[in-house]
Amino acid sequence: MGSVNCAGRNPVTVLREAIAGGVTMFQFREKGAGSLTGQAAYELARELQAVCREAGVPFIVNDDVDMAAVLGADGIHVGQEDAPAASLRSRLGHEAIVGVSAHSVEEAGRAIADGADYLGVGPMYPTLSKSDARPVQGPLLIQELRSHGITIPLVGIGGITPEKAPPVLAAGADGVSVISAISQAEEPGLAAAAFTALYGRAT
Ligand SMILES: Cc1ncc(COP(=O)(O)OP(=O)(O)O)c(N)n1
Ligand SMILES: Cc1ncsc1CCOP(=O)(O)O
Ligand SMILES: [Mg+2]
Repeated sequence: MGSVNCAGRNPVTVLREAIAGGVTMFQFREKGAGSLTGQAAYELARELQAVCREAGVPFIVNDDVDMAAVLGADGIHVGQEDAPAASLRSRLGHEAIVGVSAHSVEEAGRAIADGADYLGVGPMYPTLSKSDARPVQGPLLIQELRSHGITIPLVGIGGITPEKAPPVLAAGADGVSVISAISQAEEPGLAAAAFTALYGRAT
């Protein structure tokens, strides 16, 4: 989530509420039309990192390896067009959480060989939060990855709402990665809680 995803509200407030609702990991993704750059992006990242620290929630940076290194982020998320996952640990330290986007069994296999800790798999459903999103894959892709023996944590992403999350979890995902359904909700805390309520429930 970044500043452009918060329906004009302060991202710090939105994140605080989302964490109160049960969000367990946060990714700073300052991207898209109107997003902050340079110093302003760093300032926001630092504020959001402080909120995460206070709550004991891992703070992950999307794409920007330099930012992750400068801030001492807990981890980094990279896609197929970003820095190769294999190069990240030497840059960010052995403890860093490394997430990689995967859209096929082949990409997943490569990411795991490169040392990924988890895979972001999607888009599960149509999304308005990523203008260059790949074609919708649906929960079937997660099932396919599991059927190929992939056991590392998988999170579904893309257009996921509390109503659409159960098939993603039933397909074998460990969790869901969500932007708009929480950040643009009237009450981000309640929206996050609606997701939290799904975990541990038989699907
Ligand atoms: C958890 C998670 N999964 C997938 C993505 C998408 O990454 P990427 O394909 O590099 O696209 P951008 O987010 O960089 O536009 C993600 N960010 N997080
Ligand atoms: C970053 C990203 N990668 C694939 S879909 C997506 C956007 C997810 O946002 P939303 O939850 O609002 O659909
Ligand atoms: Mg990326």
